[in-house]
Amino acid sequence: MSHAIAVADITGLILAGGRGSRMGGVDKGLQPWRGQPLARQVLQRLRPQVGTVLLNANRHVEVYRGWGLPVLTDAAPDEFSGPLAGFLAGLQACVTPYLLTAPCDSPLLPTDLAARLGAALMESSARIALPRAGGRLQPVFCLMEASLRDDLGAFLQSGGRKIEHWTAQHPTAIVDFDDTHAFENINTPDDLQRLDADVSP
Ligand SMILES: Nc1nc2c(ncn2[C@@H]2O[C@H](COP(=O)(O)OP(=O)(O)OP(=O)(O)O)[C@@H](O)[C@H]2O)c(=O)[nH]1
Ligand SMILES: [Mg+2]
Repeated sequence: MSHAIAVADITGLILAGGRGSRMGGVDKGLQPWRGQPLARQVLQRLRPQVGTVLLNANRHVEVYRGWGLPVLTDAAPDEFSGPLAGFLAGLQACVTPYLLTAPCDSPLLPTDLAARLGAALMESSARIALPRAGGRLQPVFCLMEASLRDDLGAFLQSGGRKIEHWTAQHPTAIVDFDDTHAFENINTPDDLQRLDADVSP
C-alpha cells in the first residue's frame, strides 16, 4: 500500500488576491524577483507537484490569464476578505479530491510540499495538512479535502476570516519542515532585496 496521494488528484491554487498594502498597494504576484514575477516563481515550483494549477487574483486578471492559468476571483472581490476567500474560490472550482494552496509571495516553497503533506494526510484521519517550520505553522500552505467546500463557505458566511480558526475545526495533520527559508514570504520592497541576498538559488 502506498501512502501517497496521486499528483493528478491535487489541484494547486496560487493565492494572489491580496491588497499588497505593505508593498505600496501593488499586485505582489507581479513584482519581479530574480528576473521573473513572483507568482511565476511560485508556479514553477508548484506545477510539478500537482495535476492542475489555478490562480486566485482580484486584479490584473488578464495578465495572469495570459500565463495560461485559469484565474478565479473572490466571490466579493472588493471586500478583500482574506486568503480564505481565495481558498473557497479554489474549492468551488476544483474537480479533484484535494486542493493545495500556496501564496504568490513565497518563491522558495518546498519542492516536496505536496508529497509530504499528502503522505501525512494519508497516514492519519486528518482532512487538512499544514506545514510547520521553525516552530511556526504556515497555514497559507494548506492541503485540504475538496469536500470541505461547503463547510468553509459557512465559516466565511458567519464572519470567520482566520485560516487557523477554520482549520482548528477539522482534524489537521502537521508536518515539520527543516528549511525555514522555504516559507519566507515577501511583504515589503525591502523583503524583495533581502530574500535575494540571503538565500542562494
Ligand atoms: N483571495 C484573497 N487573497 C488574499 C486576500 N488578502 C490576502 N490574500 C492572500 O493571502 C496571502 C497572504 O497575504 P499577505 O501576505 O498579507 O498579502 P497581502 O494581503 O496582499 O499584503 P498586505 O496587504 O501587505 O497584508 C497572499 O497570498 C495574498 O495574496 C484577499 O482579500 N483575498
Ligand atoms: Mg494581508
